[in-house]
Amino acid sequence: MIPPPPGQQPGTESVKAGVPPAVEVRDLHVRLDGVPILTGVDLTVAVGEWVTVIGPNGAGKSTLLRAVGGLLPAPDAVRLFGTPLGALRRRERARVVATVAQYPVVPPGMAVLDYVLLGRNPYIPPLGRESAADLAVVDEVLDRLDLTNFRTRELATLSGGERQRVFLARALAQGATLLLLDEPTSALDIGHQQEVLELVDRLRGEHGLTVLATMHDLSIAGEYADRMVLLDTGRVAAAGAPHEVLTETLLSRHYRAHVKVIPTPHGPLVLPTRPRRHP
Ligand SMILES: Nc1ncnc2c1ncn2[C@@H]1O[C@H](COP(=O)(O)OP(=O)(O)OP(=O)(O)O)[C@@H](O)[C@H]1O
Repeated sequence: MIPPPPGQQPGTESVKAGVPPAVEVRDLHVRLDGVPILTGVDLTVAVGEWVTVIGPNGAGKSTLLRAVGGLLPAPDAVRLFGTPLGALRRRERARVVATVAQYPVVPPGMAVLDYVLLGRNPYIPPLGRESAADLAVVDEVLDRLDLTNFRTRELATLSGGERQRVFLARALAQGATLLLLDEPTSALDIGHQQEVLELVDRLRGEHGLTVLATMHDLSIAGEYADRMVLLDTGRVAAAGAPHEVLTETLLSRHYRAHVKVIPTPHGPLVLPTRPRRHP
């Protein structure tokens, strides 16, 4: 994995010390097919921080991650590590930011090893081949994600959860310092969910990775995030520490859901409850 740029260490204090944040979004507006999807979104993620964007279906979470990852035109509104997105060429951008999309495209007939090797493309010279070092990175990532036995399996034959781990493996193999994770654990059982999130958190500590994620499981989201951003209809409705965002008032207002929020030492536990039945 690539270490963080010199002078940038994990933690929100990097913002205070004048180090540019990993992600800086200012007044981001996105329209798709003429429809406004994001309206005036501001977001800052410090180097080494884990920020999770939550919000109801269609709020614009994936769109925000796509804009930050350079997959939508927003060159002036987004800066990564102080550099405007528009000033980064494609290969440069791929060394800085890796995305695990919600529904990644699976190339037909591709084996797991070849798919994860795609993550090394930004390091392979044009018309060149992967090096022994590239293969070593891929092997290490496959091992860490418990995927070594799947090396030669065709990706399309894997279960949803196994495939989701392969998508994460490709992003980790990319060696970028900023990870954008769009519902990275939605198809995983609780064991693998915990394993993957713990791995990402460990890498964050060891390599100064910065994480910007979206998640629908609010309790788990609150356990891992330093800060959360609640999006609703393309606007930031709330932002802050998990206990400031995961409140009964905000969740019932923006998700139109009946929930009970129970504070625990690990973070707020969000329990969906049935609306009171009328006799
Ligand atoms: N090309 C498009 N044209 C018009 N509307 C679009 C287009 N692409 C996405 N949208 C709309 O943008 C809105 C935001 O979509 P997005 O995928 O960002 O939401 P989300 O918060 O990630 O939702 P979910 O929780 O369901 O994954 C949705 O209403 C979606 O239908």
